Amino acid sequence: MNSTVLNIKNVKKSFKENEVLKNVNITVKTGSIYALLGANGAGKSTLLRIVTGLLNSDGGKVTIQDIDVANNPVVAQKSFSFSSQNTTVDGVLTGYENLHLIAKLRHERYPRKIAETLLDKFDLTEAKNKAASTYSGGMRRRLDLAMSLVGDPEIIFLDEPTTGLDPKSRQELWNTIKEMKSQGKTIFLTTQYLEEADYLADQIGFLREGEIVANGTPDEMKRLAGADKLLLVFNNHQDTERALNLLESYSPINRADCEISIDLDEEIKTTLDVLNALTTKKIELKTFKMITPTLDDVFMTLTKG
Ligand SMILES: Nc1ncnc2c1ncn2[C@@H]1O[C@H](COP(=O)(O)OP(=O)(O)OP(=O)(O)O)[C@@H](O)[C@H]1O
Repeated sequence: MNSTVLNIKNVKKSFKENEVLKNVNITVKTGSIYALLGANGAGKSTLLRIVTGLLNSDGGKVTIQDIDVANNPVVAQKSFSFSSQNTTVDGVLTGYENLHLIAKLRHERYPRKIAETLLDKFDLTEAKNKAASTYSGGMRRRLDLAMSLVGDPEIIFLDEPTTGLDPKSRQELWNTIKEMKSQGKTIFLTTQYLEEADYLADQIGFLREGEIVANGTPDEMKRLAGADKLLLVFNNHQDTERALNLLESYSPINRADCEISIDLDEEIKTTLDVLNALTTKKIELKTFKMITPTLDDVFMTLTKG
């Protein structure tokens, strides 16, 4: 399915003279993962609060499954859940009780069954009768995600879901998020981690100075940081100089001591031609490698200035 589930159009928001969101436009396809990237204070949480009907915007429109969130918050809220940065988990209650309570609040017919099923699905059955305050950070986040699935929402909003988690717990949570997608859910998450957006997202938006300044797939975003490069490392300055002259037609860049990089447009052909040319002229390489721009490079490019 490829229909639009979420449409954010010309959304604006200021706090007094602080114009946080100037004009935000985003569309999200059903069954996809959208990652909203932005630096600290870029306005990611503010946007999420507007999109989920917790905060009024100063202009623009948000529709979820064609329902206007501002005009019909109660109807719209039936189709999504929202996990904010402050998890909704109650530490005094057990994992089971947390889920049971949410299921009852959502007027589910079989709250016990839902709690048990979700505990099992999120690998929390063993800890189900322990107070959530005794859970590790990763377990709390998993419980929080489990709670966000009560009521079988179409779209799940996650505000910085892995902030503060250790690498193992982060990987586990990423797996869980991917699994949610494979079950047909749409996920909209905010993150400061480029690696996270790269790993999870089908579509990424960069929020900067109140606007989405770039939008695309992880690969499209990486291309914004320039072409792949071939990095050549030589044993000495003499070889480096000879190589710079020999490869002049490739516009080589002398990046560092004894290091040259070349932009690769037709990757394999260029690489082979360059290596052949060096071999023919007996210019010895210490090592070489291909460098692909990362999302970090894009982030640095887009947040400059
Ligand atoms: N209720 C509020 N009253 C006044 N200013 C606010 C309010 N909420 C947010 N802001 C301001 O709006 C700006 C964006 O904040 P927001 O929390 O949306 O950013 P963020 O991108 O989510 O940042 P972080 O990654 O640090 O959570 C900040 O300058 C913040 O101080």
